[in-house]
Amino acid sequence: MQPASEANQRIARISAHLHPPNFQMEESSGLRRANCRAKGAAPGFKVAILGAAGGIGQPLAMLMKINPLVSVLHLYDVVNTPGVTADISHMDTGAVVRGFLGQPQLEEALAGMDLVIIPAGVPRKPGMTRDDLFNINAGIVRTLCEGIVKSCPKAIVNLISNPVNSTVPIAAEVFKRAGTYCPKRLLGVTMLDVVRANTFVAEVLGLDPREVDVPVIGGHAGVTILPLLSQVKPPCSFTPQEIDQLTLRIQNGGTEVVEAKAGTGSATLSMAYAAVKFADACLRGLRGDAGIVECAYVASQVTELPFFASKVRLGRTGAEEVLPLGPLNEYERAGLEKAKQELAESIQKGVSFIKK
Ligand SMILES: NC(=O)c1ccc[n+]([C@@H]2O[C@H](COP(=O)([O-])OP(=O)(O)OC[C@H]3O[C@@H](n4cnc5c(N)ncnc54)[C@H](O)[C@@H]3O)[C@@H](O)[C@H]2O)c1
Ligand SMILES: O=C(O)C[C@H](O)C(=O)O
Repeated sequence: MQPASEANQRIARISAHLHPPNFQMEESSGLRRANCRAKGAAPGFKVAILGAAGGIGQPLAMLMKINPLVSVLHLYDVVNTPGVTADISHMDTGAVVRGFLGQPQLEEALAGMDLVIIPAGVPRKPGMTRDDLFNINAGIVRTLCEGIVKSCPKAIVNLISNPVNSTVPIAAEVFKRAGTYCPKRLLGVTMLDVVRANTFVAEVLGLDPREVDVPVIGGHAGVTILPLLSQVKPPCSFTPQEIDQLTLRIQNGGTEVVEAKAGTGSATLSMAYAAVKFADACLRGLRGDAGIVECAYVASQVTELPFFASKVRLGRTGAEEVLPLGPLNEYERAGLEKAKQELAESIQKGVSFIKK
């Protein structure tokens, strides 16, 4: 027989779900319930997704709910989080899920988070560049980063919102102004470029993509996406025509999806996969696992630019080491010069947005 108090608690928990209050109210009672349920939850990290009801946000939330390193998952958006949260919270995995709706709940959504993943913002339509998203997404990223400053200044931030080449400098400026900036904790997510590169190279080589590792450096837009095909693992060689075609396809991977989706958005499912792959690497680094190396767009001294994507070693404090680029061939050196020109402008645009 259960003691009466425990039985009463169980009944209260079940009836709270049978008669759900509106979402605002659920936040207070939801926290109470979640605290009870957290007893049974696996130990792990607290992760928030900002933009969780979007095309990337929803599958990303689902995949993070499955991740055994996550004990608490906060889903924040300006629309539709009640439905997404209710849906995902029924999955019988360890993480406790809580939803937060609208800016008044941003600070609560972020309180105490170890990792914040940001896929909030508008996506491209055919004919647009990622930079065309700047006017809307820059302000969204600024607001969300101001929330991070207040509620979880020590969290690792994975920034997905485009144009990444500019939104990462925007985030850095917001954190600098608040005095909370730590370059190791701010990472622009370029993992989708690596995922695509691995897939396309594996296709050409006739290999399983899981066996292929292609470093992709620079940034996350057009010519700033620079795959280092001379450094592919396992070691291999390509004809000059294959190098041209592969480089172009990797640089245009995003546009390929935007065009195929014909006005309904950009990559969401492959991006959610890439975001989880990257977030999982960050969490394993936070846990103290050794030898976690992934490409990301971070504060960097490997070139004269203040931000650059390259391989970084992830650890307990975030991007603990930015690794050197390694030897580049002539084709890659020429690509690097082009990438740096465009990157310099995008970085400056982001910095000026906050400084103006
Ligand atoms: N880094 C990458 O490799 C990569 C890959 C794909 C897409 N993206 C970018 O990710 C972003 C999101 O893409 P999507 O397809 O999920 O778009 P989407 O429109 O489907 O979803 C975006 C979500 O953000 C939410 N949102 C808008 N303003 C917000 C705010 N102020 N606070 C919180 N949430 C807010 C929206 O309500 C929506 O649910 C776009 O900018 C896109 O370009 C980046
Ligand atoms: O291409 C886009 O606009 C979305 C994203 O940056 C991508 O690479 O798929």
